[in-house]
Amino acid sequence: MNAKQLINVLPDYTCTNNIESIEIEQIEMDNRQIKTNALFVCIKGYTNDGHEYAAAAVESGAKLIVAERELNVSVPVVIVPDTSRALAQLANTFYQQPSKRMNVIGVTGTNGKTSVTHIIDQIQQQATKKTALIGTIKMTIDKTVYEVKNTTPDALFLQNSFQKMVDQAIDVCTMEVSSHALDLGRVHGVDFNIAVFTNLSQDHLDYHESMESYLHAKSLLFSQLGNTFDEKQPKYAIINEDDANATFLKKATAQPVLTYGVKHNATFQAVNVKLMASGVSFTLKTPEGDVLIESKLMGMFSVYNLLAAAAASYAAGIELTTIQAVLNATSGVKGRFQPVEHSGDFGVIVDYAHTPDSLENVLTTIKCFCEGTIHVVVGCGGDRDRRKRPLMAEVACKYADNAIFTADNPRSESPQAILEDMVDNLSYENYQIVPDRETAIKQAIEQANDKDVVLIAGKGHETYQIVGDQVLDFDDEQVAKKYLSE
Ligand SMILES: CC(=O)N[C@H]1[C@@H](OP(=O)(O)OP(=O)(O)OC[C@H]2O[C@@H](n3ccc(=O)[nH]c3=O)[C@H](O)[C@@H]2O)O[C@H](CO)[C@@H](O)[C@@H]1O[C@H](C)C(=O)N[C@@H](C)C(=O)N[C@H](CCC(=O)O)C(=O)O
Ligand SMILES: Nc1ncnc2c1ncn2[C@@H]1O[C@H](COP(=O)(O)OP(=O)(O)OP(=O)(O)O)[C@@H](O)[C@H]1O
Ligand SMILES: N[C@H](CCC[C@H](N)C(=O)O)C(=O)O
Ligand SMILES: [Mg+2]
Repeated sequence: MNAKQLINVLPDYTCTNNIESIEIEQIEMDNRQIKTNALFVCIKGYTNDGHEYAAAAVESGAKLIVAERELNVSVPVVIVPDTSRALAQLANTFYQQPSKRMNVIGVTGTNGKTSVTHIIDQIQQQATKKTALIGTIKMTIDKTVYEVKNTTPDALFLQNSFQKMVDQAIDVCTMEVSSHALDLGRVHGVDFNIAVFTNLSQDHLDYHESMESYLHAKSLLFSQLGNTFDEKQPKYAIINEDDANATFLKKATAQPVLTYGVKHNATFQAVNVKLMASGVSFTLKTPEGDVLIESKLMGMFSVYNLLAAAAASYAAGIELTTIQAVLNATSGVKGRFQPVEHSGDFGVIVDYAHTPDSLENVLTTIKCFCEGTIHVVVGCGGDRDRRKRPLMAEVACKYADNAIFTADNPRSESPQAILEDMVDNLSYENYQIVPDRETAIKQAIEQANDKDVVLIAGKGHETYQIVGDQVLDFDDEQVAKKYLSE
């Protein structure tokens, strides 16, 4: 693509050189990935400043640099006020606005994004659509699975992935949209057709600092649906009516809103909800009549996830009978309330609860059916929201009989210091501190008697433990199986 044509999409730039003769074959934000005829965008990150890699980028084949300040390099430099924003605009143009050429469903909220996106994707597949999925666990484009570093990737990776999807004639891409991504502009320019809100509770205050700014970040997904109506392809906001922020989020969008909920009247409402040891059942009230849902998924939080997926799929034009069939058949996602198979007479569950709210939801769900003692193994991530640590410890002790506090991705922090943050002002005494996660799991399994349940929380599908800069192999399910078989 011609450089001048590409750069001209930026509303605000200066460049003193003539760039009309430059042809761009690649946009890059990492100098190590440059192949040839590249446009290198300098991003000031949390760890590195991309401006410092501009010279190395030129050496590797960059023909043009986009930066926030003048640089001493041998190729033209385009100066913009905000390179992250420019990157999103450039990538969107370079890949020919790929998100406009398929349906994109974005799901945001503190908890439930991975669960809801997977159910929506299954419904779309059942309706014989060709699908893509982007989120915490992986990205899939039709049958091909790709590893992802972030729940919502950076703008460049994202737009490049959308182009791959267009090349493969994907009908619908369902993606998790994290609050970090919204705040950092990773999804700028993405043409969402449907935006879904699951819920808001405390997390990520290390990044957003207050619940107000966390909510504001979430609301950006709904304002991004735009102000104009397209009658051929209407856009929808799908909002959890039972969440305290429902009214605020409805105001953030000009598009039609479909609501879902249990406690309040909603477009999609669950009534006669039964929470059982084998799953949940409820009558789903919809604009087209009532249908019975009998799902293997556990707990009230799953009712909300099923409702969110149903409402989003209905807005996407899927038949109610198809939606019902998938809600009744879906067996959930790896590491989300996942039972560990073994021959003993007590339950072992691996779950990704890493916020106070999700931990409470999972423990209260277990309380509904557990006839014995509840043991929970849980920790808090390093370099993440410190303010959730005491809250998670409190929830663990309040709802479980025996809490074992341990390490969960301490990253650059001392595991001991994280554990101290958890228990420093704790008024409960039904806990033990076992910093080594493997020992903690072993101990919980040894302490469990018949009819008890052991919940191993926080890491879900993760197959690693991040300690300092090291990513060590660690899989809660595998470790549990090792001690269950002894
Ligand atoms: C805080 C944050 O979001 N960091 C993200 C950020 O990393 P960073 O700011 O440290 O980047 P950096 O290393 O300083 O690099 C800055 C620039 O220099 C460039 N560079 C760097 C080194 C070099 O040798 N050459 C070079 O060109 C880099 O390519 C980049 O363009 O940019 C990276 C590339 O896009 C992200 O992978 C990384 O996410 C890290 C891994 C992360 O943990 N993020 C979390 C907080 C996050 O975003 N989480 C949400 C999910 C939350 C949830 O749902 O619970 C998510 O969406 O994943
Ligand atoms: N609707 C919900 N409300 C509250 N808790 C939930 C809900 N759905 C799932 N959970 C709990 O939260 C955990 C994480 O669920 P899930 O992975 O679907 O959320 P997520 O929003 O994708 O999380 P992340 O932001 O880390 O990617 C689950 O293991 C479960 O404990
Ligand atoms: N997406 C979340 C995942 C947390 C998972 C938990 N195991 C941890 O490392 O804190 C985050 O990056 O905050
Ligand atoms: Mg997720």
